[in-house]
Amino acid sequence: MRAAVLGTGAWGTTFACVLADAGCEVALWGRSAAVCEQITTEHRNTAYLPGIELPAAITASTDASVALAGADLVVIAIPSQSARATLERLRTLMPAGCVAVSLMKGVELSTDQRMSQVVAEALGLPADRVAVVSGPNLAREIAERQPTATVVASTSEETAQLVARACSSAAFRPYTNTDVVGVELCGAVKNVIAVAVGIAQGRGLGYNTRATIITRGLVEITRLGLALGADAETFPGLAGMGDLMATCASPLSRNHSLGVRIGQGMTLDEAIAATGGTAEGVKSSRSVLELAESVGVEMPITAAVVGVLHEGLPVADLAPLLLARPRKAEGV
Ligand SMILES: NC(=O)c1ccc[n+]([C@@H]2O[C@H](COP(=O)([O-])OP(=O)(O)OC[C@H]3O[C@@H](n4cnc5c(N)ncnc54)[C@H](O)[C@@H]3O)[C@@H](O)[C@H]2O)c1
Ligand SMILES: O=P(O)(O)OC[C@H](O)CO
Repeated sequence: MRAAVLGTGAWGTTFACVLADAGCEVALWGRSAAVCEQITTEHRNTAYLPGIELPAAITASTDASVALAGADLVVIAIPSQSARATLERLRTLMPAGCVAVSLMKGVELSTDQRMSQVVAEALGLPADRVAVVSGPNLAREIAERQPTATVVASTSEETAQLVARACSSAAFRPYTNTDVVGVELCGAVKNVIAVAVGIAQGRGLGYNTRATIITRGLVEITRLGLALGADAETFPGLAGMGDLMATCASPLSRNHSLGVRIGQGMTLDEAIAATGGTAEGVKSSRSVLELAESVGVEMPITAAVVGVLHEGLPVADLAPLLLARPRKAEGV
């Protein structure tokens, strides 16, 4: 199978390794000529994955027509908010019959759409030719070939199976799911919850507080997902609880690290600059909250993150605000 991966950042490059390990022929497309040159000739991407040796067969080009030629799979690993414009530009280069695979974990700001919806619209593909990959998948650990599982979701079981076969290797185990709504919402909202956990950690709060935010965060994710038609079984799974645990605990997570910096007193701009890479939760916090409001779902942790990141709510007010909410029974 031939795969084109759009995006030479941390996850695009790592997923290219996953696909190559699984036996695919892989070509990356990226914006930086220097990064593409280094991937192709030195088999490294020092800007995003320092110290990792990439499979020699992986090539990269700034010319999308080169990467996309003959691709069976078109894998998309760029920031969510750039996806639509980028894909619309590349639409005419898409090989006939290809399956598009979104690795992105965000919700579009202007439309509140999930990434598979954006991909399908921008490329003019039916939903059953689009898949998403989401799970506890910190790029660096996967690039080191640490054992990891993930979820490949598509409305078509056949498409999910195809993509799962293409990325299955000794160190990477995909499970399939047809609940695209649930899997994508889990991936996008866990980033927002990880920012909240990071803020608490940055303020010196301990494990009780963090466990409280993670657990109630999963309740928020579940509540939104169920309101939007997701399957309840998705939320305790790899894309839900699994990814929430990895992202909220790991210093490798950009969303978590950004939250820590905000909790320690940095401004949002300072935290973005110090963290580097794509922290999707910053922008998606807003679109997730809008999506929740559109279906009448309460998401107090997400609202508090929006307050701190975008509306000038002092971090010191975050905990008192959440704790002052009316008492209620536990549950979704
Ligand atoms: N890094 C991870 O561990 C990880 C794991 C799972 C999912 N994801 C998701 O994958 C997506 C990409 O994340 P990443 O870690 O690779 O980010 P990154 O910041 O490491 O890399 C982003 C890449 O996209 C490129 N890019 C930025 N704007 C672009 C544009 N307008 N057009 C084309 N290319 C553009 C950048 O040059 C860079 O190569 C995000 O949605 C993220 O949530 C990341
Ligand atoms: O670095 P983050 O915060 O974007 O998290 C990376 C992955 O989504 C973890 O599964």
